[in-house]
Amino acid sequence: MTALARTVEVTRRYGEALALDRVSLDIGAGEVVGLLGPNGAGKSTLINLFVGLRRPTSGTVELLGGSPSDPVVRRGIGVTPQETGLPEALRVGEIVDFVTSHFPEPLGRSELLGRFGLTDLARRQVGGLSGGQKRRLAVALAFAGNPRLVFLDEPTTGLDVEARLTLWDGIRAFHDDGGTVVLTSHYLEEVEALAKRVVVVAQGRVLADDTVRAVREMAGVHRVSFVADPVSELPELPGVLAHTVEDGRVRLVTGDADRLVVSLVRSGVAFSGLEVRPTSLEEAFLALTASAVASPS
Ligand SMILES: Nc1ncnc2c1ncn2[C@@H]1O[C@H](COP(=O)(O)OP(=O)(O)OP(=O)(O)O)[C@@H](O)[C@H]1O
Repeated sequence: MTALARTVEVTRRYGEALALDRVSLDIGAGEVVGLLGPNGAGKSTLINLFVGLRRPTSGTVELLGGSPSDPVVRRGIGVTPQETGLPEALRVGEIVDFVTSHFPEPLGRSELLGRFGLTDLARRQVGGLSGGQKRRLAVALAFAGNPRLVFLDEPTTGLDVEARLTLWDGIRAFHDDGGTVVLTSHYLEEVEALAKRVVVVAQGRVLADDTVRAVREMAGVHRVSFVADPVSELPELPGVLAHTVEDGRVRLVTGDADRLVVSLVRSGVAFSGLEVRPTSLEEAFLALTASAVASPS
């Protein structure tokens, strides 16, 4: 598979802060790739490096076989950053015309508006649009130049369910025509709706790069908590990813709650108030991050 974008051992620092730590990633032609991770994981930084808005501290970034800092190369991509500002006084149709005029073979105005459910808004001034309508327009503009590759940073943040579905349809239509998409999200469900491949990023590192299904299983960790008496007699339990003790209550994060509870019972240590519950994806990320930090590669 041809890689349309690639990072090789890319590190990015902002002063002392390490935003990306030796990230190597290939984006293949025709893929939809979801970058998933909690706040501050490094997702936006990665997108900004791919599209040439930032340069790596070390390592290399390739875009469409060239450099992201080359304006000719950049003409082949579309981008919607996490935050966008649009001129309030212009009408939706005028903004589309303005943006498409910068590209050699743009998408037609009506086709672009139609794909993203914006046809009825063509004559409206941007200043009068709702936040969700502005966001949909901002995302649609990434596709205006008929790009080969599109980067979308949290495309559906702030959208209601219907607007989100319309946007997903627009992204899918682009993909069905052979387009390649990299998008960031906090939600596995969103990635699942669009992408087969998901790259989990946390603390600047790639924790997983796999199918959505595999990551869903990986994220299926549980939180097991109980009061042990005494805590000091608790043996080492299997499969523990994270471990805290507060006021005698032991809180464990594990990928296999059944095995852990069986081992706890067999240990003979007295315990009470056993609770087992699935973690949110956010907690699962933290557990995955904790285990990654505990065993650096
Ligand atoms: N311009 C900057 N100056 C200093 N630190 C920065 C800058 N941009 C990002 N960072 C830091 O780099 C790290 C990664 O940030 P980044 O915005 O890439 O994460 P993210 O995964 O996109 O987060 P979010 O989901 O909140 O958008 C964070 O610790 C952030 O504070």
